[in-house]
This record gives sequence, structure tokens and C-alpha cells, in this order.
Amino acid sequence: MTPLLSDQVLILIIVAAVVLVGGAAGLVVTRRRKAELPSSAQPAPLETAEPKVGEDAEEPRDTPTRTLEDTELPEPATATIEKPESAQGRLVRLRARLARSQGSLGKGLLALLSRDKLDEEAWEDIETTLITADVGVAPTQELVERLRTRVRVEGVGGDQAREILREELIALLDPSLDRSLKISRKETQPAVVMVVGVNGTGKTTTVGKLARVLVAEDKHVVLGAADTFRAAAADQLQTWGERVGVRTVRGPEGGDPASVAFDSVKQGIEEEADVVLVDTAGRLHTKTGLMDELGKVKRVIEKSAEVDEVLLVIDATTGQNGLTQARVFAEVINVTGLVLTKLDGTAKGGIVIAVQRELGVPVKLVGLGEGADDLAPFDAEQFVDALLD
Ligand SMILES: Nc1nc2c(ncn2[C@@H]2O[C@H](COP(=O)(O)OP(=O)(O)OP(=O)(O)O)[C@@H](O)[C@H]2O)c(=O)[nH]1
Repeated sequence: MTPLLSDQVLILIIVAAVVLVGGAAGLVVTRRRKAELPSSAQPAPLETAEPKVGEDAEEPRDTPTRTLEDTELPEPATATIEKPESAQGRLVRLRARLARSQGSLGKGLLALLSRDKLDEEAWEDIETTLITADVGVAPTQELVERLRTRVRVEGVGGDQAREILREELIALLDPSLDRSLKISRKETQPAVVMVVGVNGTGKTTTVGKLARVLVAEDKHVVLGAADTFRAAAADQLQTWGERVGVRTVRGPEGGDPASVAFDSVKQGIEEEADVVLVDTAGRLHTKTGLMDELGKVKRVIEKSAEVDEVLLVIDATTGQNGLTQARVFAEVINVTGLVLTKLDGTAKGGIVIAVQRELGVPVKLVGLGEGADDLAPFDAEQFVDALLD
């Protein structure tokens, strides 16, 4: 009788069956081991069976999969509203930080001025120290001239050098300037603050921090995310707002900034808000482009409310470059106040003097860190005291 299957075929079937059973058992063991391994460990490589028979006997594809043990559950959402630190006294808290970054400027000047012999070389060193700290040529010359006169008349004995330097630096910062923010609601309208500046200077962060300053003063604030240029800017702003329970008005990505600004002011009017803070995109492509963009945002806002403040944000670490940018902005829009950010990250605090002098606009706020409440109202005397600490 002819056998149904030849001996060779029978042997092949038996080999394939053995390989399949062995492979499946190996997989079970491997999976068990994987579940026991720490998540950082590599999965054990599968043993490579090499069945030579039929498609079904091929090595099963088994990409490393996330096991239940690996899966992190999202944190439950917290709806806690933060209570920001009041603006008063912030500069006192941040003074140590300011002293740390600017100490070498103040102490360097003081050491030079306290020398027994104030010869030409000493005066030149004082001048160089000031210029290196970005004080600017004209204010430096003015300051050195005044110091020379006073030292000649009053001498530098005892604490005199420190007192003279302190008074003259404060005078250079013009303490009579009005540094208050125009943030009072009018009868039917909120105050509107536009925040302008080159991208990356800390503009969006400043709007977020400023919202906290205002919330700490019990102001009802609305934020306008008119920086539609950078996709994440609106999200960033919204997160700042949510932390202190403030609404953010936003538009479609890449949309018209003026229309977002308009909507945010409209929202502010409807909510009877005290202040609407409008973040803008500061693309310095061309001066005309910038003028068109900011001009349009301002004009559109003014259809329904007055713009009370235009705050220009300048990154203190960018020195002369920051000054050049500031000039361009001041030419295209009427800047009413300056915000110098990242003063904690530079020893060249002289930029405060230079930029204020150059634009004839007061520094109103300074950024002294990445912390949510690291934005403080500027005060000339406290600033100089921190310099000389
Ligand atoms: N150290 C320090 N960092 C700051 C300060 N202010 C802002 N920054 C940081 O600067 C970086 C840029 O800030 P953004 O607010 O994103 O800058 P921006 O100007 O809004 O940029 P765009 O949104 O692209 O327009 C962020 O990492 C901030 O945390 C400050 O006073 N000190």
C-alpha cells in the first residue's frame, strides 16, 4: 500500500511542530521576564528560531510593547489659583540678586574713586568701567565730569566717595521721572497696555508676570495673545493667565494680530475689566513692516479704547544690540515705558542708564529671574543701592 505521506514530508511536519511549540513557550517566558524588568532595561532578544518550512512557521513579529507597568498616568488637573506676590517690596527681595549680578560694577567704581591719588589714569579707569558696563559714552562723560568736580570740592575721605557716587548715579537715572503704570480703568473702558519688543527678549513672559503684578493689586485683567507669529506664544500666555485665573483671548495661529487685539479689548469691555494686556509679535523684518504691524494693532484697538501704555521690552544681556532695537521701536510707536529683562543674567546693568537716556522714556519694570514673581517695579534709589551693596 502506498503511504499517504512520504517519510520526508512526515519528518518536516514534526520538525515544524517542534519549532512552533518551542517558539511559543519562549515567547511566554520572554514576556514574563519583560514585565519584571525595570522600564529602562532592554527587552530580552527573542530567540531566533529558524524554521525552514512554510510561511506559518516564520518568527512572529514582536516589537517591544509598553506594558501596564510602564505606563505613566497623567497628573490630575489642578485648578488651584495662585496668589502672586504684591509688587511692593519685590525689588527689596530681588536686591540680593541685583547686587550679585551688578556688584562688580558698583564695587569697582567705588574702589577706583576711593583711591588715595585720583590721577588721570584713575579717571580713565572709571570711564572704562562705566563704558564696559554699557552705561554709554555720553552719560559716562557726564558722570565723570560731575564726579571730578565734586571730588575736587568735597574730597573723598570717609564715606564721602560712596555718597558722591550714589548721589550722582541716582541723578543720572533721573528719580523725578514718573514710573507709574497707567492702569486705571476709565468710566466704561479698561486701561489698555500694549507690550512690544523683539521676539525672545522675554515679552510674553513679561506680559504673564505683569498680569500677576496686577492681580496682586486686585485688578481684573484680560490678556490678548496678539503674538500670532510664534505658535506656542498663545499657549504660553494662556498658561500664565490660568495660573492666576485670568482669561486669555486668542485667535487662529498665524492670524491677524490686530483682530486678536481688537477682540481682547472687546472682551475687556464686556467683562468690565480694569486692564487689558496685549502681547504683540515684534518681528524686526523691516522697519516699515514693523511700523505697519504695530501701527495697525494700535489703530484697531483705538476704535474701541485708548491705548494707555506701550511698554517696550529689552533684553539687558544684548547690550548695544538691544539699544539699536529699542531705537527702531521708538521710531515706529510712541513708547511710554521700558522693561529691562534678564538683568540677573548680565553684569552690564549700565544699559538701564543708557537706554533711558537714549529714548527719553523711563524704565518702569525690571526682570530679575525666570520665577513667576521676578518682575519688579523699577526704583532708581534701590537700584543704585543694590549696585553699591
Ligand atoms: N533669567 C531671566 N530670564 C528671563 C527673564 N525674563 C524672561 N526670561 C526668559 O527669557 C526666555 C524668553 O522669554 P519669552 O517670554 O518667551 O520671550 P518673547 O520675547 O515673548 O519671545 P516670543 O514669544 O517669541 O515673542 C524665557 O526662557 C524666559 O524665561 C528674566 O528677567 N531673567
